[in-house]
Amino acid sequence: MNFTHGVYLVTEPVDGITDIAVAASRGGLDLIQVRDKTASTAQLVEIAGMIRSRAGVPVIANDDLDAAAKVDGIHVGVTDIPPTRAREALGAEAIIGWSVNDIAQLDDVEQVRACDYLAVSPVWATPTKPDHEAPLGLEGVRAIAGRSPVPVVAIGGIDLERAAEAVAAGADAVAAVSAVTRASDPHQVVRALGAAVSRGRIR
Ligand SMILES: Cc1ncc(COP(=O)(O)OP(=O)(O)O)c(N)n1
Ligand SMILES: Cc1ncsc1CCOP(=O)(O)O
Ligand SMILES: [Mg+2]
Repeated sequence: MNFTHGVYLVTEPVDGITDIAVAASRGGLDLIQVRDKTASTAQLVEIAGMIRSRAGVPVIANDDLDAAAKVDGIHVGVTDIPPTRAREALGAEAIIGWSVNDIAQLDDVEQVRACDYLAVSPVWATPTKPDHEAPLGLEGVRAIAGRSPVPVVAIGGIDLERAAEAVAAGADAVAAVSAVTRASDPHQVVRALGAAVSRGRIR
């Protein structure tokens, strides 16, 4: 996965999410993940397909392998199907991301090698995912980025200042939900996140 802009949008099921994601993409996104824990496979495919056709950015599905097969890939966590199985099912071209809640996961080299990126999940606590694991903080970003053979994404509580901090600590990109989906101007927020990522890269 090539994180040129360093900004990745994870959606949530709010009104107008397709328009929000499309507007956000105009600000410079590398990747969009459609995440809706209440949606059926058919609904996920419909939302992801609409966003994909209008945004011009790769779109992956959260957790659902059947939905993922219809788009550009999947993001899975430790309680989901393993990345190796996703790779077998989706093929070499699919984008596969894996949540890291504990640095010991990097010992599982086979799983890590099946991934296009690892997500430090979460870096900071966030109400957007009430069941998240203990936050790993910037120390976690440093440790995981220091060992990962694939790009590292920081997720959880990302705002403009934290985006720069996470990248300065070694993340290749930041993933945000609420900072973008609840913004009055998603396009501007994504631009500002991209600028923050650039600042973080030269720190
Ligand atoms: C980019 C990114 N990072 C982490 C997560 C969390 O995945 P997971 O731990 O599987 O939790 P759910 O999203 O399934 O609730 C993510 N979705 N995306
Ligand atoms: C899906 C997910 N996985 C780890 S934290 C998180 C939610 C991040 O949401 P926000 O960007 O609003 O803090
Ligand atoms: Mg999951």
